[in-house]
Amino acid sequence: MSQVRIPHVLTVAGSDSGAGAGIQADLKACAARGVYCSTVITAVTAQNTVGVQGVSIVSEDFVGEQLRSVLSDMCPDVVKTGMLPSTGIVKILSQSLREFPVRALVVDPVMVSTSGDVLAGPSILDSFREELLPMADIVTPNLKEASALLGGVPLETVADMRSAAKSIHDIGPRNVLVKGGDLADSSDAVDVLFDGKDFYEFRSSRIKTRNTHGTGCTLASSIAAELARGSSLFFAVKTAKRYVQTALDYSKDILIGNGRQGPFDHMMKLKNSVRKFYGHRPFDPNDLLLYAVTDSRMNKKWGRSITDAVKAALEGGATIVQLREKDADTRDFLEAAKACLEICRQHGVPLLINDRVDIALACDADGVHVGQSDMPARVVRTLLGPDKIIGVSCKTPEQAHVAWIEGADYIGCGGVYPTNTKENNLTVGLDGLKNVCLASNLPVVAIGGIGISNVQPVMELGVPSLKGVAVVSSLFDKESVLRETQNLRRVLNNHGHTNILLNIHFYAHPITNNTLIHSFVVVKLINLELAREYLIHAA
Ligand SMILES: Nc1ncnc2c1ncn2[C@@H]1O[C@H](COP(=O)(O)OP(=O)(O)O)[C@@H](O)[C@H]1O
Ligand SMILES: Cc1ncc(COP(=O)(O)O)c(N)n1
Ligand SMILES: [Mg+2]
Repeated sequence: MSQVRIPHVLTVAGSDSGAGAGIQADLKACAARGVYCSTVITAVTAQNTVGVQGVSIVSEDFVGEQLRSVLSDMCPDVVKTGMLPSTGIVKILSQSLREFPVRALVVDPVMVSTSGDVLAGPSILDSFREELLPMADIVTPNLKEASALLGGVPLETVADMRSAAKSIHDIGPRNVLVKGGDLADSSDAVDVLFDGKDFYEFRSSRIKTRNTHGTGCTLASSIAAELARGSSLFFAVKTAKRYVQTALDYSKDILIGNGRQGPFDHMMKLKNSVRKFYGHRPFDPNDLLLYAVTDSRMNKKWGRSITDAVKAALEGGATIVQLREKDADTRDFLEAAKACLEICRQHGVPLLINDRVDIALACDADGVHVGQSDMPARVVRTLLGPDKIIGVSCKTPEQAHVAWIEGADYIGCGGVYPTNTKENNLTVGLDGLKNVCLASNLPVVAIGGIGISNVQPVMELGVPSLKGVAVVSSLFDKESVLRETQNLRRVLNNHGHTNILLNIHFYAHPITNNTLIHSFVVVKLINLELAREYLIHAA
């Protein structure tokens, strides 16, 4: 098997115990950007969202030993430096880089933390200027650091940033990026790049957030990561800045720590773990019992909004909802999906989106339903991650098998009866449905022309994997969605007098959050002995 060489950044920096900045930010930024990151630690700081409480500097000999270990064996493409707390450490670093040259050197001249605590004193300035900057491909000072490198000149405007970039360039680095995160009275976050010839301004809107601890470290290590991947310097800066902005925007409302400046989420995943799922529970196949699928044409015909249709279906007892909007504009569809999601969450019912993975991702729906000519379930699973619900329409046992292998949660099988909701749709009939159910490793919901008048034969197929019916016209092509849903739900509840005890649901009530309230109990078979026993246990 041929092996793949992985782009690699070595960061030489300090540890931040709060993990927002320093080595920890570098590791997370490189991981988020798909680049391997090794770490040489120059200092250990006791640090949190309030400030820096302590610093313990690693001896220059031991920094040298770490550098030799990594550089002599692991061949990083790019070295990025952060906190370098002593002149001895700067010296050993520049010696090591002469002995083991790398493709690029990114220097973030960290001196003072954003909280105002000193991480490297002014005595470091000479060795920065003499030893490190002349070797650097890019140096990335913030306003205070740029000012310090130039002996204390005040920097207050973008024009000041330009002239500072030019003066720092004279010290020897090939490129200078003066960062304007702390530029007062600026509605944009402006950074100025000077390459010795031209100036470039990188602008993004300024995100209103307390969570900016570690932006400088992250920007520098992201630039290093892009360079390691082979980008030009200009595109490395552009991509890195875009990444920082996106991560800040995602993280603007997260709360970690009680201090003035919090960390942000490099992976943009932390909010997943506290999301409000429907009823705070994983997918339950019994949710498929009464599966309501919306249809934009029917809503238009009856003059109701999609949210009103969904609300009525939920009040009538739908146990899962799918939005199927074949001809809506994307923007309208997204707004409707967000509104429906809120209503579904209030009822503790999952909301799925038909076909449109982008809409599901954008509104954070509970899942997606795809057909045989839509995106393959395997790809949908990669995009949505392991937690979301994926359903696949299948007409044959073979298709059901593939859906299972590819990570689907349930199968939609039909058309059971002829229907005009879907054009050119092959009817598989009750026999086709039964075949799929018997072969399927996944729960199945039957679909296609099903309504109150013909649901009985479907549920009486008596195959355990068949969990419910999906309905469109018989709920939504009617005067009262509420009444039709209630009636169908009643039939489904009463169905089956001979089976085993199938469906006892205990729902965590969405309003009271963690208190488990038995908000409803569906007893779908009445083997009285078993049912009584179960209820006694549950109570
Ligand atoms: N509130 C913000 N919104 C958007 N970008 C920001 C914000 N604060 C900082 N940045 C960006 O983050 C990067 C780091 O800048 P800065 O905060 O000035 O550096 P440092 O963290 O070293 O003080 C820069 O690209 C800057 O423009
Ligand atoms: C160990 C260490 N290194 C660097 C910084 C700079 O943080 P910022 O990126 O917010 O300027 C820090 N606070 N701690
Ligand atoms: Mg900052």
